[in-house]
Amino acid sequence: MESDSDSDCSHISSTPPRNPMPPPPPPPRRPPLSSHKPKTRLKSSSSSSKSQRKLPSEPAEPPPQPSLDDTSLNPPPLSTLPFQIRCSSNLHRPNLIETLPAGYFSKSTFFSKIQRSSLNFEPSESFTCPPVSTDRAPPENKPNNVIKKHPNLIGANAPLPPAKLRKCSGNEGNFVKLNLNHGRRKFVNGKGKKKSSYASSSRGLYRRSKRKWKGEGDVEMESVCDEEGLVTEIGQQKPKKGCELIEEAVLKVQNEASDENLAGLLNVMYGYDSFREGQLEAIKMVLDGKSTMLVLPTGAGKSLCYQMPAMVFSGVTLVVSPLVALMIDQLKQLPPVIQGGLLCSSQKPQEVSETLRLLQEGGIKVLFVSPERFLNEEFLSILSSIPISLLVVDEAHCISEWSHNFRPSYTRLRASLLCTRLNIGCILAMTATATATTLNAIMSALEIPSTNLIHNAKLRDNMQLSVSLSGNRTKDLLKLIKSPPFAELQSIIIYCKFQSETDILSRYLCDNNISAKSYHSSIPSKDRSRIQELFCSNKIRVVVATVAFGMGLDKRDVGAVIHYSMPESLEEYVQEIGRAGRDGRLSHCHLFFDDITYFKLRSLMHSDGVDEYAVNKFLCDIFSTDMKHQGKIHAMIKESSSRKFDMKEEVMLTLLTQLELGEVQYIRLLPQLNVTCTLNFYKTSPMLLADKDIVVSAILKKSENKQGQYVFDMPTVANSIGVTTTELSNHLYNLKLKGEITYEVKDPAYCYSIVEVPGDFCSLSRQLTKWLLEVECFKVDKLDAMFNAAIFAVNDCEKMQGCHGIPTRTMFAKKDLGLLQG
Ligand SMILES: Nc1ncnc2c1ncn2[C@@H]1O[C@H](COP(=O)(O)OP(=O)(O)OP(=O)(O)O)[C@@H](O)[C@H]1O
Repeated sequence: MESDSDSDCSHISSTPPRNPMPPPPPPPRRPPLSSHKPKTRLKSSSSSSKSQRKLPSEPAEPPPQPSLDDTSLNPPPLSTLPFQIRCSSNLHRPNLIETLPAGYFSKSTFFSKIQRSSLNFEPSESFTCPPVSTDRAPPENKPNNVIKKHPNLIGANAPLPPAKLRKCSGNEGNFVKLNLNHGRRKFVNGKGKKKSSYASSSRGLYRRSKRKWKGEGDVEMESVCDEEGLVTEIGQQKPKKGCELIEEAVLKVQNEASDENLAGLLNVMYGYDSFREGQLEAIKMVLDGKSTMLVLPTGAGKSLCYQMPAMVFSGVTLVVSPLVALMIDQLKQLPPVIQGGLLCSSQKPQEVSETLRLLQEGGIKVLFVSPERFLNEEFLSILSSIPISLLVVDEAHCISEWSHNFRPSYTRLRASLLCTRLNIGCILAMTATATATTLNAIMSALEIPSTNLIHNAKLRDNMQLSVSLSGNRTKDLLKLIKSPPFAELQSIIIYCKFQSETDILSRYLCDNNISAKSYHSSIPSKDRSRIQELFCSNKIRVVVATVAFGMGLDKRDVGAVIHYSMPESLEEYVQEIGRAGRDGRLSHCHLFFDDITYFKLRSLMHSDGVDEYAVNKFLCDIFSTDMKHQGKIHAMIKESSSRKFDMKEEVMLTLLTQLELGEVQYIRLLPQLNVTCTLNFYKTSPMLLADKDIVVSAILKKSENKQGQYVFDMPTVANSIGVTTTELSNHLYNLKLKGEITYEVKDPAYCYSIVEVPGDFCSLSRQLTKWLLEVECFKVDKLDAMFNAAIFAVNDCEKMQGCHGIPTRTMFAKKDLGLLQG
């Protein structure tokens, strides 16, 4: 089955620029797009991956651990880092510092304000509150019925500000539980009786999620949330009056996209009175058909910038997302009037074809897909036959090898493919965290003119950031959580680096009467979903997680994000704290750091590297095939190959992607697949079935019979009859539905076909290795930048307080309490 990038991102690498200086601005857009051949770049992520592998809780050989002021390691000076750090002149928060991304300094006040703190949380300390909003009241669009107590506070049940029509988009806990294998599909209309037209044509495969809401006409409605087919059709359940209002507002915008008309549409679609910063500008650009780069902070409302145009455009809006969890969340967040669909790896072939059918019939307005989907020829040819008005690249920083979150499959998203092959005229790239270099890379890949950049990446004002150097993080963490204001917060996320840490820490917190659960990618996905569900419904107070948790989580009332382990880059830090305070209320983000963790992470990064010999071996393996097999499907089983070449899976994928998209196209990547199939025949005897079925006949020839079971390699069978692996998978699935066979597949693999064999293996491996090494070094630079930022915050604060030499914890107790309680 085709694989989507739904991993926990723990493999993700950060890859700062080869050249520390910001590169020149991206070239202006060159019409026509089809004639433009994009520049080829080497892309990789050395650190990334061993993708699904557990990170060891202890490095094999910890490096020597110098003291914090040891300069022998020469961490890069702050001025050369991708971020600049300076003291804030913010009068309200004299102890804050701000960091700005290199490049766009004049344009933005991007990045964090870090308050230095240490831990001494004696409850008896008195303090004065800083002037940051203390009532945790929503800053914008605050309705008259002001909330007295934040629901994130224990015992508080105050509702969130009403958002008229948004209610029915299912924000209860902001969690969609998708059970892809169970349930009955049932489309129910507003009264819960009559089936809708296209629902009735579908098989019973949907889980229903009932939610009552009151629309404009005060009609109590039931909203339906599907699961298996992942297609929402909630629009038919809305009250007629609301529907008419929206139609009217859409028509007005179609006639004239004026501020007034757009504000009208915003109001009837979402119930919001005004746009947030950057939203209106972005929507207008997109409606004007201009490809746009949008940088807004986490939780700033980027989704609305494609949802509204999607309503106005006649064609489909395609949204590319890096994680299935994120797509599911975004699908769920669509306003009721927008029909949404999703294609992901966990769907059955039947569900995929159902979604594609709906897409072709115009039954889907917004379709969420993974970048891997663009490897699928069938998908591409369907896409090229339907009108796509807008392509949205969410988390667009994943395109760039210089971002903290590079994903090789995102490199496929180039204007050349999107515009020439799919005839997409307008692209909206969105991110919350990108350095100038990353922005440059995104805009140049997607051919977004430099004039079409909307950049407002400053952190939300409602986040109070604090940092402490800790000698005993576990004890300090407990103190922190048991002290105000953390003690009063209902929802807290604690980020750790290692899976083992999350398990140990959650147990420790439970032992200390704090309800906590650990969350990481090795926990079965069903249990992970359950944990997220419990957290979103406030049944668990604390989630102790690796980076696997958070993306796609729009729980509005997360009151605190605590970093138990230092993030690997400032961008990662900003991304993760972005989970806090999405309801606009005061939230608290605390970072613990220590030199031991820093050096441990540094050491692990270096151990991730690959050498030329391994790359050479890898290349030889790929091209070892006989030339007569050129054009045939080949597979590289991820796990065994990773061991064989001592390479992380993500590095292997990076190399494969480079071999396809580099200057010379050596291979063509195909959808990923579980390649080993074990099959049993049921109804008809194998020989009889083989007489009428060419696939079965090929299976009998190419398989090994193991105790009555037929074991075969999918690519081998597909090659023997000249079909694609997707076609083979679909055929097997249909035989299974007919009751003829049962089968299981295993061994996820990268699949490719050979286009050209390289002439000089040695120089190619040398070139690739050099580049991978650069990536590794820059990843370390990013870690250094993060560490330096934390150190700087601590030192700077001490100077500002005039407290050098005084035991930190005691000295800053008052300040910490004051600031944290703020
Ligand atoms: N104009 C607005 N007024 C009030 N609330 C808004 C407005 N626009 C968006 N929101 C709300 O802000 C919240 C965050 O929006 P959204 O999920 O789109 O953020 P985001 O920028 O995509 O964040 P992230 O980068 O973390 O995914 C949502 O609950 C959304 O309904």
